[in-house]
Amino acid sequence: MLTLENLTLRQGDFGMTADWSLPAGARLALIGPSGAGKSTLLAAISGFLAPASGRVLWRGEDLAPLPPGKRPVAMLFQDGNLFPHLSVARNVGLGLRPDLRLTDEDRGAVTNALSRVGLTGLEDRRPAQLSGGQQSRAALARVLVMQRPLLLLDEPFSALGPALRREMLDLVGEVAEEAGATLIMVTHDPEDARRMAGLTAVVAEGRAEAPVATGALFADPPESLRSYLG
Ligand SMILES: Nc1ncnc2c1ncn2[C@@H]1O[C@H](COP(=O)(O)OP(=O)(O)OP(=O)(O)O)[C@@H](O)[C@H]1O
Repeated sequence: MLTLENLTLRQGDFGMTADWSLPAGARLALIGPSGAGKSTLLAAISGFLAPASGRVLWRGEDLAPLPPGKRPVAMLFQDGNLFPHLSVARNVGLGLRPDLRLTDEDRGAVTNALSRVGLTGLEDRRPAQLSGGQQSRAALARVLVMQRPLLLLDEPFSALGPALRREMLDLVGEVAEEAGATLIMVTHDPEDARRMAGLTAVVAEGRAEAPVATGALFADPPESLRSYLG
């Protein structure tokens, strides 16, 4: 269970609140207007932004003392964040060891993750020698080897075309389920939320609302979401 307890977040003049829990293994979409605080919320969960007040708890443990690298969290960014000068295998290995001193076991884990995302045979390529979809797969493999129970995605795959994006979202859903991971995904697209997430939280007007069933939310959107959906 992830708990945001009386949370207040601030960035400059911007402020927002959240006060809810998410069951372990759930898949949550965050949706709402630009600048409403979706990325800010992910930053607080991943440890890049300290709360102004309140707490972020995972399985009842306050995460405040833990720096980002020690949190039970892996993030998948919009652009994949691959290092251009490193091979695909080494980019994935970074998820295990930032100094890249990989053991045989680590190398085995990298091989398995690359196989799971369908990149076997491309281990030695540089990111520039991959297609956009393959780069997304490599970034996903790096997240997989980290084996963190909480997976955060900030508008993943937005650079990909619709068909490829759907394919990647399905793959993320599959691997998250296999790993029993809890997933939180920022998206601008109600279709992505429906496809991926049983729960959706609206982020608008200075607040991240409590998660509700995605289907019901879009069937009868609250005012805050209606203006966003247009
Ligand atoms: N480092 C910062 N310093 C000051 N204000 C910031 C900083 N980062 C973000 N903000 C402000 O915080 C607010 C929330 O930004 P955030 O990126 O979380 O929104 P978002 O919902 O993810 O937006 P988008 O959908 O456009 O990505 C915005 O008003 C933004 O200008």
